[in-house]
Amino acid sequence: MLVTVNHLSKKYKKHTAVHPISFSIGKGRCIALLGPNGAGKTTTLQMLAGLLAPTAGTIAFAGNNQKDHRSQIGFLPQHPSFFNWMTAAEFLQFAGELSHVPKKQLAVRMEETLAFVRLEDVKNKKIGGFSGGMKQRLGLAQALLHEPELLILDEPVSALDPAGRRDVLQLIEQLKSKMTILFSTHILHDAEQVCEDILMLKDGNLKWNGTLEALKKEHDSLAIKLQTKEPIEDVLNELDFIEAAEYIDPCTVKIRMEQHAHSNQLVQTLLKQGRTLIHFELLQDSLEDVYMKVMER
Ligand SMILES: Nc1ncnc2c1ncn2[C@@H]1O[C@H](COP(=O)(O)OP(=O)(O)OP(=O)(O)O)[C@@H](O)[C@H]1O
Repeated sequence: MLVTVNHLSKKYKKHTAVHPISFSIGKGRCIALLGPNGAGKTTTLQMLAGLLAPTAGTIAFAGNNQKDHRSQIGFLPQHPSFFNWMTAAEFLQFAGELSHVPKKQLAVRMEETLAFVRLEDVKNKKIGGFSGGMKQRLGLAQALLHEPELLILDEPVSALDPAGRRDVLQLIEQLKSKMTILFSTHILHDAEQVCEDILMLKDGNLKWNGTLEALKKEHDSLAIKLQTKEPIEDVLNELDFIEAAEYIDPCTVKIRMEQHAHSNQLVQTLLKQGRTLIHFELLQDSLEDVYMKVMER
């Protein structure tokens, strides 16, 4: 494990934003932090990044006995602020000095990072003239400059247009083989595309901590979609393992069952009753379906 979080909590005066939560982050994993507005995502990420002191609990980095682990982390805040009068290169120089990148390495790291985020051609242009997408890529460059082990991104794509969002997601995808990545998002489709692990917060409590695959398996709804040539309601009404049937038309239906094993029995019964099967489909829950179930639980 790269990071082990134990009973971490945060109180802002009387309000508890994060109740004691415990989880670990595996080295090389890509993790999405999900949860509704006010769930405590930013607070948790800021504590992990060493920018906010926890009220209680510990954050331990593998192989680091020191309390300050900020050098191992790159952080892109939800609303990064830039000095608009600086050029991209000047900003990175400033960020590199702040994060103690050795002088000799800084020039090389700046070139590499600017090339990676595709800003090398505009490195001497003032940030004030940059688009939202360019600013976000510059923010990412700032977070990557000191080659962190853990990259933390707080809603990295939420303010971007579709092209900017695709750009940043592609960069995250490329970084996955090089470092551990934790990012918060409200866009479940992005989490599903990019991440293998999911953390879910609600009201400051951890509702899920595990792989995306296990999350989907645990909340599998055992649903199928059927289409027959003849109406089938009369047949389905006789089958007691069917939990719910939602008719699209008399011959097309979405069915929820107790167990997948029952689908064979269902098909056999339909054929025996002289119905002609046109379409049979196992319906897979999307992360959005599963998210709603976990949050409503
Ligand atoms: N500095 C602060 N002082 C007091 N309360 C705060 C402070 N920062 C956050 N909170 C409260 O703590 C709770 C968690 O906030 P947080 O920003 O961590 O949630 P979030 O999950 O990141 O939300 P969002 O998705 O809207 O960004 C909220 O109820 C918020 O109002």
